[in-house]
Amino acid sequence: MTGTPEPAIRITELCKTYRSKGSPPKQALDQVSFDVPRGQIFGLLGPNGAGKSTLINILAGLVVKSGGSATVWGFDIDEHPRNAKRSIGIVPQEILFDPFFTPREALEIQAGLYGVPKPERITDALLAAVHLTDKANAYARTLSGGMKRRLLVAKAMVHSPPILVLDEPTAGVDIELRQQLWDYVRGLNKQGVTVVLTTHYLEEAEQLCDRIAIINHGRLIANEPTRELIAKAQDKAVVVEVDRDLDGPPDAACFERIDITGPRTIEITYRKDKVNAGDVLAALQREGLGIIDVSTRDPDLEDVFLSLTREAAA
Ligand SMILES: Nc1ncnc2c1ncn2[C@@H]1O[C@H](COP(=O)(O)OP(=O)(O)OP(=O)(O)O)[C@@H](O)[C@H]1O
Repeated sequence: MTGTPEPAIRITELCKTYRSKGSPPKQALDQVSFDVPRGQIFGLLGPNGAGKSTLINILAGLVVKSGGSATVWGFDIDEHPRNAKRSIGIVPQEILFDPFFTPREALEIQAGLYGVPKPERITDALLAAVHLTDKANAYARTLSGGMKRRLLVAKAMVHSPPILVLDEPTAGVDIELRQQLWDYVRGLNKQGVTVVLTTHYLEEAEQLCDRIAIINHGRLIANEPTRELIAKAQDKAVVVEVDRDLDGPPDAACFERIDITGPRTIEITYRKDKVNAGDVLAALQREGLGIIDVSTRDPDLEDVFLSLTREAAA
């Protein structure tokens, strides 16, 4: 047996309360603990205002935590802040650049800030990887939104960190560019880079992430391999076509929700830990409805996310 390898990121009882004059204190993170295993694509999800950016900004050294601890690639962010910072590349949510620098200059300056010696710089390779070679010498202000985002990803990688963190990297980026960005991120991950991303696109997280943590109102409410998280969803839906027009929803207390989706079709949501599809059909038959066709819909990450955040709010 080999010991568990050190995680890429370890967060222990992390707390953050924002205090500003004239407004009540705002607790953005409340005792959050989780590990990001090495080599994974890890999703950090949560509704607006859940505390995701706060957590990432603490790791980046941009926000000072109120309590708890964090290590990045084994380096404690308080005891070894320089090593912790060198181990992580962060793609921020906001697009901020000096509009007068070209992508090549922006990458060179960033590499300089990290102390990467000139012969070790990978500017051309990064420009090629994010499909910006032909814009290498254009002013940043002339780049499209998608190009600027890709330049931000390249900037985060100038010092070849073992961890790349992307905070909502595809907000406002069209589908084709999103796909390109994800291809690049997947490629980096294949080369061994651990990736952490926050996204509002649950489908994207479902496709990309090995593991997902969900935070809500500053608290961790899930942290599991993506497949296990989705398997936990208890709501399942069955769509039934019946043999006559429906004048109202059938009376069946064992269902979570009944939606009449057409004159002769109903979508019934049930909890698969309480009833099964056979019970649903039997209940309809007891109502005197003949069944013409049946299809089921499997739960996805969105169902899990909604039910977990609903439960946490209750
Ligand atoms: N500088 C600040 N001062 C006071 N409150 C803040 C500050 N920054 C964030 N907050 C509050 O802390 C909470 C968490 O914000 P945070 O930006 O971390 O959430 P988020 O999950 O990243 O949301 P979003 O996806 O909308 O960016 C929110 O209620 C927010 O209003």
